[in-house]
Amino acid sequence: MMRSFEDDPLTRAILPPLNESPEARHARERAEAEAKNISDEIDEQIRRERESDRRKKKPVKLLLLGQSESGKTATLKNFQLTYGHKEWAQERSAWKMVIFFNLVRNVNTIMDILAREMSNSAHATDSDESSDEARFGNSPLAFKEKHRLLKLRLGPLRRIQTDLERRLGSSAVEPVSTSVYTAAPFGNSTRSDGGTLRHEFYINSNNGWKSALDKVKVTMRPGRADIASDSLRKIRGVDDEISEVIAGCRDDMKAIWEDTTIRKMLTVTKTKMEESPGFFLNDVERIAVNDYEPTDDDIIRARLRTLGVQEYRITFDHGRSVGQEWRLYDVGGTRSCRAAWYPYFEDVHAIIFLAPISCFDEKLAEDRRINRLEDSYLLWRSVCSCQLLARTQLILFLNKTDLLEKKLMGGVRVRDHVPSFGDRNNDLPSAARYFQAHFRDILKQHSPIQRPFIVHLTSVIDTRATAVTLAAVEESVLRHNLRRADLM
Ligand SMILES: Nc1nc2c(ncn2[C@@H]2O[C@H](COP(=O)(O)OP(=O)(O)OP(=O)(O)O)[C@@H](O)[C@H]2O)c(=O)[nH]1
Ligand SMILES: [Mg+2]
Repeated sequence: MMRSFEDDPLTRAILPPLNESPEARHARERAEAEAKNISDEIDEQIRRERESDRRKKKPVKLLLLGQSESGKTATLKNFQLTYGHKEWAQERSAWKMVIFFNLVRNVNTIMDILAREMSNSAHATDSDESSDEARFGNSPLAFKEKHRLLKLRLGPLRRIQTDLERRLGSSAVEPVSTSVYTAAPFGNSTRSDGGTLRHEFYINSNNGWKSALDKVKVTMRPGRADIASDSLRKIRGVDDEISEVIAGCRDDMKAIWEDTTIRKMLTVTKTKMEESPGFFLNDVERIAVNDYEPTDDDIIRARLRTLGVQEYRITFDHGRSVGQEWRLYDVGGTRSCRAAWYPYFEDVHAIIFLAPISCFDEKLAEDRRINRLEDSYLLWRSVCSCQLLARTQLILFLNKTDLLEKKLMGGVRVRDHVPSFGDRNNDLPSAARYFQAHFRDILKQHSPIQRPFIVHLTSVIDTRATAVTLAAVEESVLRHNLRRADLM
């Protein structure tokens, strides 16, 4: 049997009374319209709040790519310094051990060369004096007793380097060689069942600079109950000893860096200490003291290589995305690390690609046959042509412009290494323009669909200038994703 609407008690309750007067009807309709307006307004408010919550919660995902030593981690540190200052300050003291490690490694590199050259020169003097003259031209390296003594007195730094390597783990060791012979070994990383590889396979939390730093941080925090106090005491004892030995070697470290014979030796052996990552010999006086506290610049310049992929979360403390979380993925850049990048391409909003353009005359550390600029071009081409990234915003940092300028001013000629550079002026603006045009051509030719060429000339160790660049990056990432109606 069919039931009429009037049978429903609820419907009956809200039906207008049968004997309603025209005035009463009018008043009721007005009240109903008003109630509907209020209800619509509430709905709209809820929608807006939900939308804003969604916007707040949805993190911006940014991937940092580029070859090893291109400045990815240094860029990440700039993000942290600029937008997540609280955490940055908390990590400050943990960086001390990394900076000590970098400094000690600088000194030991010189000591290795000194030992070799002293033995060569002694040998040459014994057997054939003229070959020694020929080798060092008109300025033979005149090693004296003081060099032997310096070598002896700085001997303890070898053990300190070993202790620090143990403390920091595999990130402290730079790569020797690789069995990967392509620039971008990530083109076909799909599983045999057709699915893509998951992130979890690749987040390797037991290595990389972040974990190395965490390890140091944990043992530095006062009153850690979860570490057996004996082992904590032991670790802190080692740290104190490291600081003492380094402070004790302060004058001798200064002496070797200021010694003219040693400087000459470095020139003759073509050792460019100042260009090596984590160079701190100009700051010995300030750093090699017991109560040393790293400055912002020291931390940016400190070097620990990245292994695997490290996720870093920063809730922006100011700027357009204040309160919003940004997830930055910092990857290891050596060729053997690159296969691990691919799974991160899937849902990333933007990529900052770092190409160190000062490296036009250098070879990859992991494969001495490959020119570093050439490797950056190949890698950039693979990123531009990757189908999965067709709609991802690409932001190019032509980095290490400070080193490029120094190199060119020092007389290194671009055309000797890049013949197509031709007769252009051998200065920073011309070289940067030339390299930039090449990167632009690659993007235009190899992108599956048209995309803008966004480029910044950077020196990411300059924290002030980089803060300005990062504000531009923030703006363009948000604008791009607004268009994609993805983040906003
Ligand atoms: N002078 C100069 N040094 C830079 C610049 N950018 C980075 N560096 C230094 O170069 C070294 C290597 O930089 P990282 O940021 O560790 O390089 P990365 O790309 O993370 O390298 P991997 O972790 O091995 O992939 C560090 O000591 C940085 O401080 C720059 O623009 N100018
Ligand atoms: Mg790194």
